[in-house]
Amino acid sequence: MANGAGRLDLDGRPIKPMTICMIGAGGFIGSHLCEKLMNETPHKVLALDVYNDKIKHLLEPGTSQWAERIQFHRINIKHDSRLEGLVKMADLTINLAAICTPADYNTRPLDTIYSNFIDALPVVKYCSENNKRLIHFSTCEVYGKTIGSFLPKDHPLRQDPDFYVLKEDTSPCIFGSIEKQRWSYACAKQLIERLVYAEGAENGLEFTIVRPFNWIGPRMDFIPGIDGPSEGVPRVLACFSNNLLRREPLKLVDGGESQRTFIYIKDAIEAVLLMIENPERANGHIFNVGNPNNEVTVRQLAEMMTQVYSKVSGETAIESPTIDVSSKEFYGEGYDDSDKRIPDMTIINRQLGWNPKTSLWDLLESTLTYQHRTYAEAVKKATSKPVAS
Ligand SMILES: NC(=O)c1ccc[n+]([C@@H]2O[C@H](COP(=O)([O-])OP(=O)(O)OC[C@H]3O[C@@H](n4cnc5c(N)ncnc54)[C@H](O)[C@@H]3O)[C@@H](O)[C@H]2O)c1
Ligand SMILES: O=C(O)[C@H]1O[C@H](OP(=O)(O)OP(=O)(O)OC[C@H]2O[C@@H](n3ccc(=O)[nH]c3=O)[C@H](O)[C@@H]2O)[C@H](O)[C@@H](O)[C@@H]1O
Repeated sequence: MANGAGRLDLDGRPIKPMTICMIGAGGFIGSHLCEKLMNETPHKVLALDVYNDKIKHLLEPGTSQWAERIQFHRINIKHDSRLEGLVKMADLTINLAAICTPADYNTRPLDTIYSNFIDALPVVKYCSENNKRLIHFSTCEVYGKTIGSFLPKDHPLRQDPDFYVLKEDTSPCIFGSIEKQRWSYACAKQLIERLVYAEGAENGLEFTIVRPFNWIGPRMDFIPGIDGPSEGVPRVLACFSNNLLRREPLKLVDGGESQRTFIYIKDAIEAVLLMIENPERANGHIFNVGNPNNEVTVRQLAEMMTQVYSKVSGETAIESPTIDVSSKEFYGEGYDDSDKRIPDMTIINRQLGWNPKTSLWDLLESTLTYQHRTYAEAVKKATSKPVAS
């Protein structure tokens, strides 16, 4: 329905238009959420970020029919006194801002901890003091390792879901030792979750915490040397896309044995919209948002991406499509990994009736079609440039 007039919430009540202060709106998730809000709802968005490249198409005055409903504010929330005023102007604040790329966790642990904990503190405080609702983005990494990972490899209990399924209200958070700085991110996210929860318990803050499980799709991160630094290491979707575009082997860290469940960004954004528009069902909850049906090892992901990319690009795969690298070589000292991430869906199902829809093959097909269309020419140009002697 255009602009969402006459839309009802899950309990059949009309949804009132609201103003949303979205921090980190220029990132991967933010760009998809802004698009959804503009296309399908009447809500207004105050979009805060240091970058806006990924939402430029929503901001260009001539072309955008929603110029009235989205306003970009170039703000670094570390030090900008306009933040409190913008939180006050909105009915709801959504905080997405964070350093959230594993290559940063152990190489820039201080920035990671500051970004995920210290910089989020004023946002929580302003929401609490001004009685504003907050949707805070955490991560599935707060669960850390599964209990089953501590059992011997062939132990039968490893097959028991109680030893690996991750549940918001019962699973423990299991991190490695302090010198494994990979966990600086998860630990900072866990502490900010605890703070938000405590503001709810002691001061009545209306909050929802989202734990995304590997959301992937178009506009995720960057392709090194094209729209990001040549030496940069993005998340796995962009790393593997980069390798495929350049016809180089995909690098499997420590054998590619870790397991992940990947969810299509568009399915996940549906869940966030339900949270936004059903506060009575979402407030006070922590939600896993993932697709338990899309589990693969990283090696299987590499194999599937190679097949899908051949299909969408029409190019045959290279002879040795993958290569093993050690985590020390790839990420540096202090890297560790989550072994397996299966989200339990009971709470989000009960509260919001939401389920993911898109299979891994289908989401890779649409995502890699986008990657090929967006980057193939630029990569070709960059790689055919003569090397300066
Ligand atoms: N993508 C996923 O699957 C995933 C998984 C788990 C958690 N998350 C969480 O979701 C959130 C968004 O993730 P994303 O994938 O969109 O990441 P992203 O890096 O694409 O987006 C984050 C955005 O926040 C902005 N930002 C960072 N620090 C800022 C500051 N000080 N002031 C203003 N803007 C700032 C960045 O410029 C960026 O545009 C993060 O909190 C992340 O931890 C994402
Ligand atoms: O997306 C999520 O839910 C969360 O997980 C990610 O963490 P992770 O899944 O480890 O990050 P990726 O970079 O996507 O890596 C996934 C796996 O692929 C491996 N990998 C990555 C890149 C590569 O080129 N090769 C490779 O084998 C990594 O070692 C890891 O085991 C990030 O921490 C966050 O974006 C987020 O909090």
